[in-house]
Amino acid sequence: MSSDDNRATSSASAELATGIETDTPEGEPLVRVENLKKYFWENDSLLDRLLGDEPVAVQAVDGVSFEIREGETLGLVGESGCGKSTTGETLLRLQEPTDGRVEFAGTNVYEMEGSDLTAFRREAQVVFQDPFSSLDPRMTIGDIVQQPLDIHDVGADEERRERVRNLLERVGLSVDQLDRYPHEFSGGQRQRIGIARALALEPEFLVLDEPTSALDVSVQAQVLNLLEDLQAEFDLTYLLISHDLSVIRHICDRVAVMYLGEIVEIGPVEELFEDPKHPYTKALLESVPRATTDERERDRETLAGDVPSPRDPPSGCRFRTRCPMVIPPEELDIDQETYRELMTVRERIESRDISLETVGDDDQFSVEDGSVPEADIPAFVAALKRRLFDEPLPPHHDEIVETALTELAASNWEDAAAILRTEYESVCERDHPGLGNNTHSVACHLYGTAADSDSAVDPNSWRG
Ligand SMILES: Nc1ncnc2c1ncn2[C@@H]1O[C@H](COP(=O)(O)OP(=O)(O)OP(=O)(O)O)[C@@H](O)[C@H]1O
Repeated sequence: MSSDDNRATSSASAELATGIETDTPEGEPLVRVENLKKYFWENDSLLDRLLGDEPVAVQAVDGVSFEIREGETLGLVGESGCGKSTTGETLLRLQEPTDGRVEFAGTNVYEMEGSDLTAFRREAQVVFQDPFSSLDPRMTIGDIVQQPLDIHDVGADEERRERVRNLLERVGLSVDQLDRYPHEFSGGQRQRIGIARALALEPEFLVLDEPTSALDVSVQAQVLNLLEDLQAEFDLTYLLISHDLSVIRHICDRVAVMYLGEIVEIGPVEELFEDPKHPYTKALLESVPRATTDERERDRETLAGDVPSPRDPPSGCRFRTRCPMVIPPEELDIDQETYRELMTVRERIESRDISLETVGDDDQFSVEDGSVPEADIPAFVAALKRRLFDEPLPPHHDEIVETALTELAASNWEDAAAILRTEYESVCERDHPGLGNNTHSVACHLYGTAADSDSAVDPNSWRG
């Protein structure tokens, strides 16, 4: 686009000024999110209540706090289902929060009413992942981009059309295409239409929810570059939601890493990529697809296990059920890998996720009424141990595990779990680690409490 065109867009913008000035108090962030929570309730219908089913909370977002300064891009990254989109939608007030506070230019978003709320709806816009489903297939792209101006009654008819033409050109589309329909465009072009629509009201702040995930790799970089150019030109502030670390690194100033509804690490993007602290961040960075088979093996190890359900998240640190660095009790002499294995076995016993009937070869052991006959117990315990542990355990731990598995042979699941819990309980399951508010903060017991950013435990001191 030529500089003349740029000027044309800017002057059209000036003519159509919406009259809203976000007057962010000096030194204040544009967006401040404090302890934001969003729970979805299941089993909450009248029928469920009549049937006596208890409502269950899906804790999609569970106490996230962060700030975004004017002109900055904050990335929100994490595996699918960790609460990224819900965070974005709730802070835009597209969803009602369960708890917490969001300030936009110093004003509480959830207390806005009337003209304040209308102004916020203009200033804060969203670009969604799937440009096809977010564009009405029956509307021409001219009408789609103009729709926000019509809804907010901004400018006269011809002024609106002029602004639409300028916007389409600015995002790299031709004015000749104004009367075409979304299906006539490629994925990348459709995303450009979505961006033009989001910019129609001259917003200050955009939530970009996976803006390039649905696009071919070759087109992704073009759309990201466009977003960067637009940010510089229109002084935009971005919250960029993505599960793709390369997208985050390309465009963000800072990044917040989410796991199961919480932020576990936040910091400047280069620092976080070069010196990740949280074991989850490290695992995410290491699980980027690799070329060689050896390295692929390593990937599988780094992020093993399923993400627990947000309906019943683990106590303490939510990542501890998958964490390769879960912290053993201080006095315990054990290497890290063995401790991880023991914790996983205990978790499987706690959730009764071991099939006793299939222990041994070809129905070797009969499990009657849930119990193994007395005479078979030693062989049963030995077979179960072989199944659960890769390597023989050191003698002291072997003894403890045998006692626990002997309880299992009699179907005493709770006693078996209690034996292992007494011996192996970790600070990671007892205490919830806080995030703190340093420039680079991490919510992990390896790095001490939130107030004390110095490492309280040397991560290498007990690694095997
Ligand atoms: N309307 C809803 N009702 C019930 N649960 C929901 C609802 N919306 C989201 N969830 C749940 O909340 C959790 C967080 O979802 P969310 O879409 O915010 O995650 P995400 O990190 O954006 O994932 P993705 O990248 O797959 O979109 C998930 O477990 C999801 O199933």
